[in-house]
Amino acid sequence: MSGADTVRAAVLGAGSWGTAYGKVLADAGCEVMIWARRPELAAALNEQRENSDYLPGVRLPDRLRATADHKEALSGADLVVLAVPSQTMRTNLEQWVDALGDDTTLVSLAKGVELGTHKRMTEVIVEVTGVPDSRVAVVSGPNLAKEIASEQPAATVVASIDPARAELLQRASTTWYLRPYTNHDVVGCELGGAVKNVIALACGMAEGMGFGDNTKASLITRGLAETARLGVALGAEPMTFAGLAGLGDLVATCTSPLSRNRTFGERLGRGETMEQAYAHSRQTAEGVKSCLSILELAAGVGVEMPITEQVVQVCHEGIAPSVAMKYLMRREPKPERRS
Ligand SMILES: NC(=O)C1=CN([C@@H]2O[C@H](COP(=O)(O)OP(=O)(O)OC[C@H]3O[C@@H](n4cnc5c(N)ncnc54)[C@H](O)[C@@H]3O)[C@@H](O)[C@H]2O)C=CC1
Ligand SMILES: O=C(CO)COP(=O)(O)O
Repeated sequence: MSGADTVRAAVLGAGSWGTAYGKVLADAGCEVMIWARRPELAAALNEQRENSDYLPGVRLPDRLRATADHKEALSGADLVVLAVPSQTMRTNLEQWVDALGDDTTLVSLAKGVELGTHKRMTEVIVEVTGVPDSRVAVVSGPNLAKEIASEQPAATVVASIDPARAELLQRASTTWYLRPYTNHDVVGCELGGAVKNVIALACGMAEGMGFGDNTKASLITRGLAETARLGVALGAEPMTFAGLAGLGDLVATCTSPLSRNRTFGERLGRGETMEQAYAHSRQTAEGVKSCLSILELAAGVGVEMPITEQVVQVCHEGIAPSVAMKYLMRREPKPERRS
């Protein structure tokens, strides 16, 4: 670590969440260096103390500095926070791996499952960097970047199989507006974060089709059931899905107009094509791609995920949201819980 107790954090990715979480770390007392892909964005962050592309109007703390040089960002970092989209995590990391320190804690903010390999982000991180999984942590919870950046109170989960790393990250990111809880169930926290994006797409579609709260509550609840089913099959603890990284994040994302996934789904529900919905979403809506990898991951362990399946049908097979909804309603009757 740099000074007496000062944690030095590198945040790689200056999008919405990278910038907001960098602000959290700086407000919690860390020295933060954020890496932006574009040198002009890094310069603007330093000079104007604002990320006007992603979080306009939010004043960034003085302890947060920016650079477009990843080596400069990574030099001497105790924490390396990975704030890039899930589908580019592997290629991003391949460019950074040589500059990582020997005992750095690697923290994933990304909520997705890799296409093709079906790997969770911590699995990708371990594979590319070769670090033991005890050095990897995850932040996941109901944390819409804009609300966190405007210092609205919220809680989150910091998960690692190493309790000391989770506690380090907890201390490094506790502020008057963010309360992190530790958790050792990395698998459950990551899956909760990835699948809720898919369910938020479905809720957005319901909203766009003009359906009300009963429909959305039904999708949220049955969405949670299929998330937990997948999680348990992959070794997660069922109670994680009742926590902040499960139900908490699911509710926030499925109900908030700030959610990119829900907004994307809403556009499809209103009859827009995928191209039209993409044209309006400059930022990452992870569920659009992750729905495919999640469904394949589930098929591999024999888990049925009917809502995810219908999101795949709409996003990748050209099925209308109204047809997908009818399909879900006409499925064979079942008990609420399967033994
Ligand atoms: N925005 C939010 O409220 C939250 C987002 N997350 C998750 O955090 C991750 C990052 O999300 P955001 O910061 O919101 O995304 P964003 O779309 O706002 O920013 C993504 C950042 O990654 C950078 N990047 C680096 N290499 C890239 C490449 N090859 N292709 C595309 N972008 C590249 C972009 O320049 C940009 O700075 C996602 O997995 C998201 O699900 C998690 C919690 C909250
Ligand atoms: O993960 C998020 C909130 O916790 C952000 O959701 P969106 O990516 O849908 O905006």
